[in-house]
Amino acid sequence: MSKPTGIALQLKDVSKHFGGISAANHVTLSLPFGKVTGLVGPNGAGKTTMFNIITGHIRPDQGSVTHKGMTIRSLTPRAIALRGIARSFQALRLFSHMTVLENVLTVMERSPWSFLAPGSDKRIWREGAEEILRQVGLADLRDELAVDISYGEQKFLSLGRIIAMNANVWLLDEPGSGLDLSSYDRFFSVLRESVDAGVAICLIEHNLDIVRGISDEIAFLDRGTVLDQGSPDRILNDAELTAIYFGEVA
Ligand SMILES: Nc1ncnc2c1ncn2[C@@H]1O[C@H](COP(=O)(O)OP(=O)(O)OP(=O)(O)O)[C@@H](O)[C@H]1O
Repeated sequence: MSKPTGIALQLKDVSKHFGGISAANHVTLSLPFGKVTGLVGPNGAGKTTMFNIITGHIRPDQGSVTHKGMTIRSLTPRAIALRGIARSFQALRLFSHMTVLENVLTVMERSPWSFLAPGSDKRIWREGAEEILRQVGLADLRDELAVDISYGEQKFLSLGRIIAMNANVWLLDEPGSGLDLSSYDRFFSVLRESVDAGVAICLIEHNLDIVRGISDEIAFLDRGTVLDQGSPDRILNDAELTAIYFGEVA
């Protein structure tokens, strides 16, 4: 399969109000294929709302949302997921009493691509799932119950489940939280492999060291507005933005 290039997702002039609160305020944002875009901003800035708008769980009041150039704004969440837009949550949502291998297999069996494997022959999915477990370093734990592995290993399993979705856009909510330092590098190098293969990743991250380390671009949000989008060095060295981030300005 050829590597996707260009813009994966584009939001243009998107607004969403909840009563008097402006959760998205004329947001224009693009997520390129083959890049990690970090969404950074103080609590309540509108990061989760942005994810919900992209996945179709919240309908914007105005603006356009396009995926690979096609408008998705009025599609259902299921139809959006079927286009290859996957989301992970802070809560890992694993099947705790299934094995590590089964946790990945169930995702593959439900994926939009499951029709590629004949129902009677699960060997193809199984081989695919085992390959993913090797990729995330869990091959030796394949027969353990998810509940019995460490939290760090569960994070890698959660990552394996995202890989199994075979999505082209990944929306990740604090993917590295709770990982010890030695696991970060491995976790992010697995993410990088997928990005290098062309996936567009957008992640919400509160730890600025993590976001600096993993992101190619950062979009800084405050009160529903994208105040700036650019390189991690430029955004995170901007005194005004960091003051907003740490609540040092009104
Ligand atoms: N369903 C909703 N109903 C009412 N207000 C909402 C709703 N969803 C979000 N909001 C409000 O919209 C604003 C943006 O919220 P959002 O959760 O998107 O921010 P966030 O940047 O993800 O915050 P955090 O970092 O704390 O998770 C907040 O003021 C929030 O209270």
